[in-house]
Amino acid sequence: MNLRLHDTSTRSVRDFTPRVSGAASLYLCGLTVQAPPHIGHLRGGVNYDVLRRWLTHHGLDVNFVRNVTDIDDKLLAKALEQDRPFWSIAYANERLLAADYASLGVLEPTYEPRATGHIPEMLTLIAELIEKGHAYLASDDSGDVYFDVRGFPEYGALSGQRIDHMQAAPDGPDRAKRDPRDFALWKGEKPTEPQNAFWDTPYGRGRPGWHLECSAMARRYLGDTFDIHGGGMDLVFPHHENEVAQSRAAGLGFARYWVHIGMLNLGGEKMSKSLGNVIDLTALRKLVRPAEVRYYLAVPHYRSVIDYSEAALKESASAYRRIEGFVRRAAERLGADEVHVDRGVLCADFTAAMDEDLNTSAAMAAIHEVTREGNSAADAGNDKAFGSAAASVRRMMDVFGLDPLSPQWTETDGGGDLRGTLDALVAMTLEQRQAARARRDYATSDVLRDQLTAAGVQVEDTPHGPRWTYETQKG
Ligand SMILES: Nc1ncnc2c1ncn2[C@@H]1O[C@H](COP(=O)(O)OP(=O)(O)OP(=O)(O)O)[C@@H](O)[C@H]1O
Ligand SMILES: [Zn+2]
Repeated sequence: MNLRLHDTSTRSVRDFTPRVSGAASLYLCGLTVQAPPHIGHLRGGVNYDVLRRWLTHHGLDVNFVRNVTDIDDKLLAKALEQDRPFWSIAYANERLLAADYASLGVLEPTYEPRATGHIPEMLTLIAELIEKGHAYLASDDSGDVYFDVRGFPEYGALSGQRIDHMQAAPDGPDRAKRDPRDFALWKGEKPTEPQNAFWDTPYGRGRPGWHLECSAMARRYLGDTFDIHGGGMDLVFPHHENEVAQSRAAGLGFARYWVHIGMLNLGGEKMSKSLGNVIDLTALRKLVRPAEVRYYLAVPHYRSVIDYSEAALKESASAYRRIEGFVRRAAERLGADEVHVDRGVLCADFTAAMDEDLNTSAAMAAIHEVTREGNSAADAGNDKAFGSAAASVRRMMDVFGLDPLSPQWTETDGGGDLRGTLDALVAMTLEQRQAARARRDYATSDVLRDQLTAAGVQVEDTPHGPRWTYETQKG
């Protein structure tokens, strides 16, 4: 395998060699489900889905764990605000997230653990850290347990910072800690927080700190050492710095590579629930189809910043439609078997780009190039080259989770049976239009065409007869 990946911990692009030959283990920090997801959250899910598909393409058996943070400061604050149990807010948002991922074709993870289901694993880790002298009970009577950052010399290595330059951790008062930067592993019960959010422990009643949750869940499902840990770049510090500190101080190898995803910004700032500058998938679906949203999120390199704009979204949609139109035309003219995804080969430029730190934009440029060649072959009547280009394009698009003819897209985009019905109705109308033209009744022919346009059907006359596409502008 020639795959290379950027590793945040070394700040360099390194050869990826899995810990266990033939397998790969991945952990992605999932959402804190305090509110419905926005498209910034979905970007990470889509980018990791492409990584996972590429690892699978390399023949690796991928164990992909993406957690759900269903207890955390922000969620408890929301519960008080809404006078609703924290778990009902968490569950409702978790379901919205699952629906969004499904509509974008994000494969389900191998497992999706919820933090609240792993309190025993978290308590075990705390006990190990206390035992090894890396954690201590707060000196006030809060019941908090802190990680001792000065007792762990590697602290700051992941984010490339020196302890003295770091800000204090916001958990608990400085007077209760050995160092203001010490962060909470466990938070003692507070009378101001919802009373259904605490567990009994040897340190009193309390709840977990966010960082501890991921260390415990990654260990439970991926083992002491695993291949790739990821999340957005905003999580490098403090979240991932703290995760790695907890796990390594406990004697675990933890992540071998750290793969971080660039932010999706709106108005020059991170799209964020906390800032309120969010756009969700429902809003985008009024402008373009889910496959086009996926294209928009998946094509820019995963470490680049995406500055959301409607114009760029629409450009992505047109780029996707060029590929989709090409593949559909090939399937219509040559038959589905001739352009079967399994017959396709990945072109060398595509593979080289994907292997070089998942250069998805270069890989997509290679797909467009094959599309152009395929279109020229079609115009020249070279059906063999047309068919093999189309199969190739399908196979490469499949790595992106974007094969236009996969049931994911044909069955959801006005799709499946419905698409067949629509096709039959459009064909009938076009026959009437042809008949009108044959009897030189151009007024009727124009009316029929205008009616199709008004219904969102674009008709193009080609040497092989009329072709149509559906406009999905829902307004
Ligand atoms: N605007 C964004 N662009 C890309 N990734 C994001 C964005 N916002 C959050 N993420 C990623 O989504 C995942 C879940 O994040 P989490 O629920 O902690 O969100 P958050 O940062 O608290 O969101 P918010 O700031 O909207 O409250 C993390 O991997 C995080 O890095
Ligand atoms: Zn995490």
